[in-house]
Amino acid sequence: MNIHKKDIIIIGCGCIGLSAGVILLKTGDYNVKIWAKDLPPNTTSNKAAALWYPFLSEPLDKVGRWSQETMDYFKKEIIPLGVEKTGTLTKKVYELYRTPRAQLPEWSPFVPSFRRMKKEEMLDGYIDGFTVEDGFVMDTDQYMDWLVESFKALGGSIDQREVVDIREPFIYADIVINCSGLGARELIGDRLVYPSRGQIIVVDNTRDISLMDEEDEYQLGYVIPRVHNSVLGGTNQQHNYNLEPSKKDTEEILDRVAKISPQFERKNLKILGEKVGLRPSRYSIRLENEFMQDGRKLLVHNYGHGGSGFTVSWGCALDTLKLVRKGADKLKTSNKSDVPWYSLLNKRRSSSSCSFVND
Ligand SMILES: Cc1cc2nc3c(=O)[nH]c(=O)nc-3n(C[C@H](O)[C@H](O)[C@H](O)COP(=O)(O)OP(=O)(O)OC[C@H]3O[C@@H](n4cnc5c(N)ncnc54)[C@H](O)[C@@H]3O)c2cc1C
Ligand SMILES: CSCCC(=O)C(=O)O
Repeated sequence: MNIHKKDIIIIGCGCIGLSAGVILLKTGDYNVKIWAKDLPPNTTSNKAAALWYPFLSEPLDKVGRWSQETMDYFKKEIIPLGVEKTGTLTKKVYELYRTPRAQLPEWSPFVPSFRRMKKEEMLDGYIDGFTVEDGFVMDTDQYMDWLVESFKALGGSIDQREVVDIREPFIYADIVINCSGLGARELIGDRLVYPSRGQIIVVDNTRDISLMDEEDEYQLGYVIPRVHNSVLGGTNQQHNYNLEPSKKDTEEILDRVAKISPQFERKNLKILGEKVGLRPSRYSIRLENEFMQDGRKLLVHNYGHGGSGFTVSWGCALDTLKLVRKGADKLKTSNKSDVPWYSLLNKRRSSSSCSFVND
């Protein structure tokens, strides 16, 4: 531990916490520890498809910028390392519609390669669609393992521990980054974050393009070919905490992807497994500073990424670094004569109420 560097504790070891940790460590200015209840492969992040595509997350203008910054980061820092290392493949992404789409997605101006699909690119039964020529897809477990390796190689350390009281990490660091995903609901009492249950089916590899039919944002049909297999999806069931795969959902997903193209009919697929994850949904991704303990401690919130955690991860990590720098400069130094506030922790635990400030 280098005493000239500021200590930072990140709560959360999903794609958001790990990406933020890597960016902070790359500056050389911080000692960074991750504290997390669940580690890969037992995080929501590990249940993702995972495709670069802004989905079920707001606000769309910021999601657009974060998605483009993430795409740039993947192109410069991850794709060149090779698919064997990171499990990441560039992938053309198609979103298909059976009805005409007047509106382009609000995030599209941020993505130069975004365009409407040409007639000749359409699949039977579809009349409109969009494509992103230079998207990418990750074999999620392999990518998460690479993220952990990268974080540790930069000097980061990971403690598997649950944080019950948000004031606890401040005993050890003046700066804490809250990347707790859906856990923010309990950790800081943010009832605005809620689960959107997603179920996917992992099958033997299929055709080499990502196809999505999101005509209905709750009953999704998508096929995402990856390095070692493909993912079929999906569901978007709000406030549903069930982590067990549902046979009914599997059947309905198979029916939906079969409608995209006959090549995805069940008889042509070999099912390898099913996964369920609870997207940390929120009306708006929360990425902001909160000063605690009379301005002596900085809590940076980075959670609520819904269906786009991987798609915005590096853009949000870069903004986290900006927030840390801005917030750290404003921190009041602890006055030696102060009673160490955490000595009150046990006395006050019963009445502990971390104020949650609505955005
Ligand atoms: C089926 C499915 C498919 C998806 N596909 C895609 C996709 O193709 N592309 C895309 O961009 N996104 C996709 N997503 C969304 C993406 O998975 C999420 O947005 C992302 O995983 C959120 O990352 P996170 O790090 O915030 O959360 P998580 O991965 O849930 O990590 C949260 C971490 O915080 C820890 N934690 C929480 N509370 C506490 C506490 N009190 N104390 C200590 N630790 C705590 C947890 O243990 C965990 O380590 C998909 C999601 C699902 C469910
Ligand atoms: C439809 S975009 C890829 C899948 C996804 O992001 C999700 O299911 O959350």
